[in-house]
Amino acid sequence: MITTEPPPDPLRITDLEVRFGGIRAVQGVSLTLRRDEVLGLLGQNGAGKTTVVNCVSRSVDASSGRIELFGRDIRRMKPFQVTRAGVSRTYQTAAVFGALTALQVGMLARDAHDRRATAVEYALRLPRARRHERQARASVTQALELVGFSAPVNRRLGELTYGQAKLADLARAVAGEPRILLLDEPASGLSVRERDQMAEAIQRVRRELGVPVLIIEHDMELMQRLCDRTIVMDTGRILAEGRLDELLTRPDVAVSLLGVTPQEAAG
Ligand SMILES: Nc1ncnc2c1ncn2[C@@H]1O[C@H](COP(=O)(O)OP(=O)(O)OP(=O)(O)O)[C@@H](O)[C@H]1O
Repeated sequence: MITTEPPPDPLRITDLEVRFGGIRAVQGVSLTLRRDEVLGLLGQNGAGKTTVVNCVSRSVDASSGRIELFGRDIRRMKPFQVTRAGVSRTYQTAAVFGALTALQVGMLARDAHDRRATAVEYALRLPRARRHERQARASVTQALELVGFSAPVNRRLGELTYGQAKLADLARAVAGEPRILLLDEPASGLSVRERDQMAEAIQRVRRELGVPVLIIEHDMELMQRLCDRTIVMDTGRILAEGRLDELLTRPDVAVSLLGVTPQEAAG
């Protein structure tokens, strides 16, 4: 009888440990991001959520554990190699790219994704480089349209409203044609209206690209709206995992996230 192996999960983290000097920021974290899901990562400030994402995008080194992207161990890869392997992320603060325009940050993502001409061809603006640049610009414009970016594409992100700057950052992540998307607090600092625009943008990206998404966010309404499954972290460890509405009825989760039990919150 022929047995076929199930395809590897987009992201599988096993027994991840991260120490910063004496701080154990992440302790024995194992999680799987499945195909076709939005997985939420919740937890108080300092719970270790961003550190987990930073390990996947390779801006932080794990002390031990395994991180596999579609079955491939990425722990020794450089950040640009994981980007090429299909990991795209956004940042908590849109100020990271404040000096660049929406078009320029998108072009950066395309550049990291594929360079089809040599540096000399780009410098001399030879036909192959110009053609590639035209294609890249079209992909970035498409990504900006998809997320509903409505400001001028040639204005610096630092001069835009926070909502538009964060949409531009999402478009940058999308323009790199990711196989998985990591979103670090996409709604932080946004007004309610901007937060709703961000939620719609993420839903459109999911529909159009079909990529799995790992999202860190403190905004419960956004998490309820977007997540198929949620993991709650507390002081570096996983405290609970499941559907967010069910998790919030658990006293330990409610105390960890909100500081009160569900009964106290209701009364
Ligand atoms: N580069 C670093 N050097 C030293 N300690 C760090 C570093 N990055 C994170 N930490 C510490 O690791 C712990 C986890 O931080 P992390 O940023 O992952 O938490 P978080 O859950 O993402 O919090 P937030 O919701 O505030 O972003 C915290 O105690 C933090 O101070």
